[in-house]
Amino acid sequence: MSRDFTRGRPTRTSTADQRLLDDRGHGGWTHTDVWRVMKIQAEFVEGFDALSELGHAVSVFGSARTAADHPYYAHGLEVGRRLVEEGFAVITGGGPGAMEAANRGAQEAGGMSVGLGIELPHEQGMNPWVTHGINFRYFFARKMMFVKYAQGFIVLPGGFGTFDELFEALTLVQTQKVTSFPIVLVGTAYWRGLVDWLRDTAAAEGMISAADVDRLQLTDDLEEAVRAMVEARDVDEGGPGEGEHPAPWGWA
Ligand SMILES: C/C(=C\CNc1ncnc2c1ncn2[C@@H]1O[C@H](COP(=O)(O)O)[C@@H](O)[C@H]1O)CO
Repeated sequence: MSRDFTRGRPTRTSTADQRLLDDRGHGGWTHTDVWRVMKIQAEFVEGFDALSELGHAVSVFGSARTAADHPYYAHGLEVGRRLVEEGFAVITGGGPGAMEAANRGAQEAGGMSVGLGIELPHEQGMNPWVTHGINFRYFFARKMMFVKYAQGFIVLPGGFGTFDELFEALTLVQTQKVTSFPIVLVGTAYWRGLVDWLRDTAAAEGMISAADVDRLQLTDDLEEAVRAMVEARDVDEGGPGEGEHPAPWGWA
């Protein structure tokens, strides 16, 4: 099943996010923004409706540019597969690269492979390994779904989009908007510099707490990454689980 909020509408040269953010106070409230609020509300409602019975899930992030022959793609494949074997649905941005790898690993393992696509100026479309796709117009609505329906985040090497998703999660954890939410960075060589900077500069200068940096788990061990998600699920459930998905999928 694929829910596509943009389907059937004429192709436009700009995205909904661009029109919302670029329209800085030009009388938009009376003429346009009211309708935007309705569309935004609809996106949240439809997202909640589509995902509410997903059961345990993990969001996997990473570069849209990771090539299929790169070792990071292989990591994405294995992460997707291992998560399904542990009873998780896999949620990604539904795009190419690392997202595709994780969706592919999940689909090939017979699991639930969710893609939360985003309307972009150069539309890529959902990768073919997504079994349950939802297309969003607005980044902020989509980003909330990544957190609300996931047990934790696994973050593969990536660029600005991945950083955005990572730092949003870190902020939510730091402000205790979400609790028992593991964030695992896969790829020590790639992420080490960032983590060192967070500790040696940002924390050393008092901009952040060292304890918050410690919340980031850095590893090359994919089993360890997935185990962190299983342990978080066990904590949520008050004891070790059986690796079974507890809820019916419930997708219409
Ligand atoms: C740039 C290209 C395709 C863009 N397509 C995307 N589709 C879905 N989600 C995306 C896309 N690009 C970025 N994202 C989100 O950000 C993260 C990756 O961004 P990064 O800058 O590449 O690290 C990812 O987790 C998505 O949620 C074709 O090259």
